[in-house]
Amino acid sequence: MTDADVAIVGYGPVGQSLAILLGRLGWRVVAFDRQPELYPLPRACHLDHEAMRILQAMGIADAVHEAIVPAREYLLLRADLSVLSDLPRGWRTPTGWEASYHFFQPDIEGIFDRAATSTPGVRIRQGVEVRTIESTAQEVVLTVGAPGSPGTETVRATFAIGADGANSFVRRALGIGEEDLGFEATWVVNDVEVHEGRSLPDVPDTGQVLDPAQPRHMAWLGGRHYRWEFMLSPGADPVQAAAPEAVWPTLSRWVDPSTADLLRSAAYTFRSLVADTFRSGRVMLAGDAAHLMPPFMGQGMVSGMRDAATLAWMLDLVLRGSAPVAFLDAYTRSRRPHVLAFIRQSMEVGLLVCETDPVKAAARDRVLAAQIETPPPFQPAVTAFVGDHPLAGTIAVQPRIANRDGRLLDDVLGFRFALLSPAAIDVGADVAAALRRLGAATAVIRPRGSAPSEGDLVEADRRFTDWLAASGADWVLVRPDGYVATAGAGAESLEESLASLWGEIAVAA
Ligand SMILES: O=C(O)/C=C/c1cccc(O)c1
Repeated sequence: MTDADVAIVGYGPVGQSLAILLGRLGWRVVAFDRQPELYPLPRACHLDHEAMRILQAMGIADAVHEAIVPAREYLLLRADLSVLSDLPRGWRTPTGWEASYHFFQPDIEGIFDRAATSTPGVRIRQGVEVRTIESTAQEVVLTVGAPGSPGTETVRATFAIGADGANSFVRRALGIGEEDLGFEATWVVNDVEVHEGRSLPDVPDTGQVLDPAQPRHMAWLGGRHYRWEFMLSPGADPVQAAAPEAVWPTLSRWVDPSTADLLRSAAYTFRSLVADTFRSGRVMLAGDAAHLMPPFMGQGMVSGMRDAATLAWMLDLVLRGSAPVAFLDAYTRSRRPHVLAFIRQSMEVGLLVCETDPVKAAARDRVLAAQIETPPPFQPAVTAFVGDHPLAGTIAVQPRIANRDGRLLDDVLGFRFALLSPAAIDVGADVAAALRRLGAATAVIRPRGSAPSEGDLVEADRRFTDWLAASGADWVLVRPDGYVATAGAGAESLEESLASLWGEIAVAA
């Protein structure tokens, strides 16, 4: 008997998300972090609509929603702060949430922590470092102890996750290498709280100042919290540049020490790295331990939360005995190309923003100013454990369900596979068995105004119905993480598609 089904190394937002998801699925989780308390300072500041869907699965979407603000503008600005162009943030998302939100991290980390500590089966061990980790054929053996003390304890878990940040001990202990995609820029990040009663500065939700003399960033994080960042020239001393006496003059247009507190100033080198594999034996990497990207699309923490959601359902299948351990290779295959797409896109935006050559910057500005339409939202598809239907790997539409108090579909069905169709499908014994093995829910979803049979769901509008019809499908199988596994028309195609997905699992064995 192991001490835990899953040991998680690192208790930041990604480790917390995974602990909550696995605990809610009924698994025994232990999470270690060498810090005795939650990190008190803000780092991430952006969540997107997919992260909100994952928060639904964690049972904290409403609580987090209370603590965050929609971030509908992402402006690319000239040095004089006039608008050059913008990125899409106000679009209608498939999940039913706003495309983007900003937050002050300490406001939401407490919500994550309370959810983790109150989930049955989840144990949090802060102030405990992991010193060794070994993956054997049967289990993972970790030795842990309090930092600075010689005492050690052995912990055995069926699986372990390294969610221990960019300098991951777990990644290094497993000997997993990283690919460097070559982005490197050092910026000073400043978090500011405006004094109560003071007027709030005029700052866009997100503003990137494309000034070749010094690229800058500013954002409203909600309430009285703001972030200003500026890029350092090569050779500049990051310690001096992050000292308050150097930072305040850069903020003087908006705030000064009589109107605001500087909560944190720190120099960071933004980089672009991806681990060669996200799995070694029974250990998987998640979050910054597996990938790092420049922050310009606000996708760092969101990508880590996607890792947690994918890992949660894949580990659940394996722990339940429905898939072999080797199926966890699908985790790397599902997450690595997807996060690489975000790293590359973040680098592309970063290269636009960080241009310091005035001639190239002027050419860039001409192109941006001539752009008539906002580019489409960047939503890459996942490409592993999905079928070959055009919808496969894309984000499934999540309707509100009128005859379930207007709740979002995932809240009605739970964090599980779901076979959805606009009319009942007559499934044979093989399909029924495959759906049972997946732990799938089945639901008939009818458009607003139709008369439901008993048990049918009625959507609040026609979004789901129209989405499915537009692709010629009459059923869709949605993964617990919200991506379409596969879709098709007719009971026969359902049988073939499920057989092919199970084939992928069988090949793993
Ligand atoms: O996506 C956002 O809203 C924020 C992005 C961003 C850009 C530059 C620097 C950051 O720390 C965040």
